[in-house]
Amino acid sequence: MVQRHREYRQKIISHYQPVHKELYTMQAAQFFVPSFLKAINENTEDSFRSIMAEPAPGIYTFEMLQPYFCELLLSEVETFERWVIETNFRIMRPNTMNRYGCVLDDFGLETMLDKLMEDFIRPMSRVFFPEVGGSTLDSHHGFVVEYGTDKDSELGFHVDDSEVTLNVCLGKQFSGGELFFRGIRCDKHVNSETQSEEIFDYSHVPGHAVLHRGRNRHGARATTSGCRVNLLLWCRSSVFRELKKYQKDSSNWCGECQREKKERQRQSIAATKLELLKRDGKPTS
Ligand SMILES: O=C(O)CCC(=O)C(=O)O
Ligand SMILES: [Fe+2]
Repeated sequence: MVQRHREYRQKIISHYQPVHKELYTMQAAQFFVPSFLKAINENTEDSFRSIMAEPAPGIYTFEMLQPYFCELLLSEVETFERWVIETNFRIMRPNTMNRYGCVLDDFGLETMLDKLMEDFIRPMSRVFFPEVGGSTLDSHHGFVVEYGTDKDSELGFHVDDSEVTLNVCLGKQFSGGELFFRGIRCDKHVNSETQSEEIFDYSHVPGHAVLHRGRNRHGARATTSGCRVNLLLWCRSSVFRELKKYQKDSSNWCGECQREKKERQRQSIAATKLELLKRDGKPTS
């Protein structure tokens, strides 16, 4: 982390008084629903699948957070944002796309979110996303996004700066705000066409999580009434990023690389068949 950002965090942490101290250390039994805890404890593909739906390839949804935890986190975020306004603090938003929301890592939740990644998200990613560094996730960017008629309304089409993204709805009451997914792409193919089987729309449910590859292109539709707040954990693997520099082939995860590779194989087989036909067709002397 650059020095300036370290100082920024220090300044917040030394002045902001947390209200819900119990949020700042991992208290799994209070945070998560029993079914999620059980699956994580068993730590097998079968146990994960037993609590999940996979409504589109590589997109997993499951019930995760207790209402109690959602309320506490919403309340902490509101308190932090009031503090920001009262003290006239120049806050940094989660990314260039948001005018609202805040970075949880900046006001003391980094350690708890690291534990969330290491003990809960990495075990699942090891099973479901091995080809993008799922087993070696080692850093994160944790934040909340907020939408409403008086806030940001929607979120444009993008890929995350993450290998694996956890997106959990915290509440409150809202309509609209659906996520739309349009397939996994490498840098080179990020703007290529969508295949029909890659189209998937998802409606957020408070307490429920969506787990997807960061490179699965997506956006969020307008929240048309009420207020929607979601917790985002962008999980990264330094190992995967290092290896990626030396590997040109992304066909084990990019949908378009895969399609191109299949197309080349199809053409090569067709050419071979034609060649064999020609040869067999010739009379032998
Ligand atoms: O609004 C949402 O649920 C999606 C947020 C998102 O994709 C992001 O912040 O990267
Ligand atoms: Fe995103």
